[in-house]
Amino acid sequence: KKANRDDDIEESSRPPPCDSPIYCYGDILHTVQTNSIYTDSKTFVDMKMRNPQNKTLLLFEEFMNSTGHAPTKTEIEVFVNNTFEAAGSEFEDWDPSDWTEHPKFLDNILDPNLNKFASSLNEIWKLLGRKMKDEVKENEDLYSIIYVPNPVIVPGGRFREFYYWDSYWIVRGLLRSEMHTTVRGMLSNFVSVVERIGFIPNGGRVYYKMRSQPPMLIPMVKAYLDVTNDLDWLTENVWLLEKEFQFWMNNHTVTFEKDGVSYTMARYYEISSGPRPESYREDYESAQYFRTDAEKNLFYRELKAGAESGWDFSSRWFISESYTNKGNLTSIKTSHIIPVCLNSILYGNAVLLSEFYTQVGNATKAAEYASIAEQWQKAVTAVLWHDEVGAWLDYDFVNEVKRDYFYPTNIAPFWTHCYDPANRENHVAKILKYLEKSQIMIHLGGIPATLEHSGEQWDYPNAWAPLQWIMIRALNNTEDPWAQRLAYEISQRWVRSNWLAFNETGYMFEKYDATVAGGHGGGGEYEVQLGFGWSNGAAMELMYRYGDKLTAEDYFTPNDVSSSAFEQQVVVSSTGQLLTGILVLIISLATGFIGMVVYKSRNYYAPAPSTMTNKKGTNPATSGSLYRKRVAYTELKDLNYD
Ligand SMILES: OC[C@H]1O[C@H](O[C@H]2O[C@H](CO)[C@@H](O)[C@H](O)[C@H]2O)[C@H](O)[C@@H](O)[C@@H]1O
Repeated sequence: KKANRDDDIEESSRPPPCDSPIYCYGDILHTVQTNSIYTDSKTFVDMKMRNPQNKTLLLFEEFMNSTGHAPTKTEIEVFVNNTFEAAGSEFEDWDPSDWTEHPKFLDNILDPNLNKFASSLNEIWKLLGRKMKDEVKENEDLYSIIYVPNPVIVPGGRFREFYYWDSYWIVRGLLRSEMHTTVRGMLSNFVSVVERIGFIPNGGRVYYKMRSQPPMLIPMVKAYLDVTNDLDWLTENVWLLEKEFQFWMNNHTVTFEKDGVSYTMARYYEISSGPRPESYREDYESAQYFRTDAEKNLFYRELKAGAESGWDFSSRWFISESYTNKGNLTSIKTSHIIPVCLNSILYGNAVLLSEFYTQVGNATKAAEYASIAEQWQKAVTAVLWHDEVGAWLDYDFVNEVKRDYFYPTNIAPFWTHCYDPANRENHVAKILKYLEKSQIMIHLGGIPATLEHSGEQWDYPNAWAPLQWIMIRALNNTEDPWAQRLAYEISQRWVRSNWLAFNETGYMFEKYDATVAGGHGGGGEYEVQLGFGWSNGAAMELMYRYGDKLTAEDYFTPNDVSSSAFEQQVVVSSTGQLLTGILVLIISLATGFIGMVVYKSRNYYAPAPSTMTNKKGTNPATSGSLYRKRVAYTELKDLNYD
């Protein structure tokens, strides 16, 4: 029905996720992954080949012949162990030379518990640093890792390589830790990848080569320049930042009509064939729901587009037969949705490119990008802002339906200033009402990704650092005192929840539980991971910014509550709103209580320290002992009553 350039590509001529017949497609991958040789499908595709690719293929052929093409699981295990080295063998020890024990930002953090916490987070960078062996550069074909010249800070756990959007929050934390050389190296890695591959893949592995992640390179560079003013780096690399921006314009935009007007906007989109190699078994099994190969391949593409969004997976990308967000993974239609966050980020990137070109003295390019930004902002407002709802909403351009569901990203245009300043007051007032109506502040552990309880990891009740960040920065950027107070309250809850979990377990988590302060997240297709890059970076930056106010103590003392952002709003509003405010307050307190009393403590254990060890095999919290402390995980029902 709509322009969808690549939907016409013949299935047989679609490229695989990368050109490796070991790591991206073919019989070895299929046999190892569908036989569940490893609990986590990512393990196999991260292993190094002991022999060149052709010999590995030959050995596999011989192995299959010798087992009558029906090997047992144990035989496959033996084959893999003989033919591949353990995952993670591409790295060598690395101590960042720019690491310091007492970066200045710590002096901003007055609460002694939080100060100690921030200091521990500063320590964790040393455990998350990875440097590739020279041998990787010389024999790249033996590995699935994408070679980069400088060391990187990785998210942690199973995520042993760089991740594109994670790096934004990692970089922000590293800048607080004054690790400017490390950041410069990571940025140089990224632009070298853009030069070689044309864009930044989802992560630093060949199997991510056909998709990206939310385009955060330009904002990363902005954060670096704000601290270092390194114009030499910018002058040398601005053309590669532009190249990355153009990749999104050329490969991720779609043109559609709305109310008789034609718009070109961006979406997440992927065109390769087959399952995600790193989640091959999971995708392959889910695809059995579909009958034809064409349907299966379409499903795989939508999954990969979902992974590109960073929200893998979420009801945010589900489209049911009646065009709602109900359903399960088989309802995924990521590419049909124009997301608020992606389009806001691209607007912000155009503005920054214009600023960068001004800085390096190219007025023509500066004007060109300012004009792109202006057009983009108009499209975001026309298509995604809904005055009657009081928020920006994702848009299903295929079915022509607005996606009226709460996501923290619904206020992303405030984050990147992607709106007409003349509408600021109207937008702020409406957004505050919208957030109040969405009852987001009843959550003591942070803002949930969605209000749907689908079991996917980017759904209720999981709360993620990048989403807290987007909300906090968006509310702050409005310059409205109530919105800013709300931003502070979210920061307080988030940092306190991170601190509580860290205090109890010695770990930082990839995701948290919005319904319980100090609870970590769950769901999705892999165990919750420890480390964790973006959680650390976001918490450090928030502790720095609100260092004079944040406390590790329980926030809900009567005095604090009486000055909460929503109540301040109520004081000057109507009686109806006063009652709503009181109700919200009661629900807040009650939910905290229910959260503690009603949660079903799962038979759930934090992952073993193998996911969070330093290079010597010990972990900071337990000195190498097996840590299996029970951590609370709630199963409160989702908040959508429809
Ligand atoms: O292996 C499954 C998926 O794992 C990644 O996604 C999750 O972790 C990333 C690293 O922290 C994060 O960027 C992403 O938002 C998470 O959902 C990976 O990015 C996916 O592509 C992959 O299929």
